[in-house]
Amino acid sequence: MKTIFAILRLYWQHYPGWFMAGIGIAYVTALASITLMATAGWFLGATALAGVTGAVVFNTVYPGFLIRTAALTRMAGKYAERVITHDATFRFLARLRLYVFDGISQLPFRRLHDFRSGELLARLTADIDALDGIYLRVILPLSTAVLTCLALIFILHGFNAPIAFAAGGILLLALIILPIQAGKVGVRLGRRIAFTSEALRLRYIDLLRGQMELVMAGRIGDQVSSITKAASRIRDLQAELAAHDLKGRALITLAGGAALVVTLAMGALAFEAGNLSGPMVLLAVLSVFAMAELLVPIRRGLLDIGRVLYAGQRILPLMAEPEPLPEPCLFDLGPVTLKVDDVRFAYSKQAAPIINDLSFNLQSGEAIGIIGGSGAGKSTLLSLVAGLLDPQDGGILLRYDTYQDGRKPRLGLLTQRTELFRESLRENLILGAPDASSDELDDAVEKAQLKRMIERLPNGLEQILGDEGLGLSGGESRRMALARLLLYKPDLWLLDEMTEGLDKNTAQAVLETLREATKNKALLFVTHKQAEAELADKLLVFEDGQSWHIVERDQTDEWDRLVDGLR
Ligand SMILES: Nc1ncnc2c1ncn2[C@@H]1O[C@H](COP(=O)(O)OP(=O)(O)OP(=O)(O)O)[C@@H](O)[C@H]1O
Repeated sequence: MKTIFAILRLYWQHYPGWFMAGIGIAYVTALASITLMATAGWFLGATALAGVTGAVVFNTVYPGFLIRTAALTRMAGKYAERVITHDATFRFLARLRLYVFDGISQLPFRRLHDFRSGELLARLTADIDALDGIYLRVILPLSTAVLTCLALIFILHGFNAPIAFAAGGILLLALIILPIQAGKVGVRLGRRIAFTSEALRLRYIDLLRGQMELVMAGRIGDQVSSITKAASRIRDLQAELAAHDLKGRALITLAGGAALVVTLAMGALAFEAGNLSGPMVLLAVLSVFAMAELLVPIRRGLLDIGRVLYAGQRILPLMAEPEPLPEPCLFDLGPVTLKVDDVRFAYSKQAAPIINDLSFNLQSGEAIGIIGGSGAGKSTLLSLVAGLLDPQDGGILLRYDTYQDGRKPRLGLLTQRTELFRESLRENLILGAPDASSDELDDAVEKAQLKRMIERLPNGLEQILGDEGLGLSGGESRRMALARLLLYKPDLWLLDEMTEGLDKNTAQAVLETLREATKNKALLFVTHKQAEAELADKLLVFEDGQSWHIVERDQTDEWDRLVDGLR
């Protein structure tokens, strides 16, 4: 219930007018349907009776007018209701999508990594789409039916109170029992269907992504059978839902039928007693019949409620008011660009720390190379400095840049994995420097050793890349990232194995470029290579067991021993 209210509150906050207008128009349309049916019934009965009794004077003007007005109102109302409610709902969903996207983009980097591939996309697409059901398929038909039923009781009460209360009571009772029954089933089954559909989607993604590995390991059959299992579970659940749907239909038919029988029986008695004319009995019967029709759409919407709730529960936490971002922690550190102060970090509370009591300073114009065994925590340290991870203890301080109006020093991070977008090479390159001139762009391309590769492409810099940079080799992708950094001009360079995957000559040229570009800047880099270590003024050595020490260039023996140990 909390989820439903939270979503409705959001809807109401943004489109209160449309929200009420939709219900108002649906209500008027429902009343017009009942009026049309009831008046037509009364009119047919009354004209037949006039024919039988040979009445000479019979007023056809008012009933005719009422029938035409009701028919036109019903037609126009149905159209307006669809347009207004759907338009407002789609606008609401579009806005919701932005909020959810905002929420996702504010999530800490570590939380983002907890989501499996495709999960966030499902939140933004299928989950949000499912929310249209709450207003369109539950609130709208339910509130219209309740309001119309009350109006019917009120109007029938004017002609014959016992019929109004008996027939109206049965219909109102159905309006209470039906949502409870269908809602209960809907929540249970809808949730399971949504949950299993999610599992199916993720298994499909794994199958497509890991197709080659699964084939090589001879496990593709297992993956396919787990997909088939999930698909047949969904089919079973849907069959169960359809069976409940039938039960619901039976309940509605029963309630409508009971209300009709009661109206007919009580109408006949009232007719016998001379309290109600024949045409009025017909009017009562047909208006109850038309009212019973309004119960039908409620059932379907409520059976869907589980899916809607599941979707709502998954996206509402993502829209929680983002915590205000902390003010950038900038300090007057004198010539020091980066101060790492007694930092301790572990990936989880239970895990042993990867980085323990680490302290060092990095000055502008200085380069520190981080070396150590695989898994020692080198890349983790770069992520901590870049602000992608938070230390559990200690601090990472950045200097105000006194030359640049007290702004935060620009951080440039080159990770082992390059993010490239399905855009042109140019768009990918100017990501961090949208105002770069074409001379600057050419210069960066040349310095990153990309010129020859780009000249070979039919569209040069305008060549569109495939998903995730498809169309470039691993080494070319990394050089694209490097060119991007050259254009961005960071004050603090954070590089993770900068020449990995490059041939010797290209690696040498890239190192020269980096030496030049980082000359008066601060450089912190992870390396396993002797050639890269040449850039360093100091080495930060990560040893097993989370200990570390710093070696200066003038500690020649130790320095040579360490560098010789590299590739
Ligand atoms: N997101 C994560 N969650 C949990 N543990 C992680 C995560 N990322 C890395 N680790 C673990 O932290 C340790 C340090 O990883 P890190 O990538 O920093 O090592 P590294 O020194 O850069 O290794 P390499 O030289 O192989 O790149 C490893 O044991 C790794 O398994």
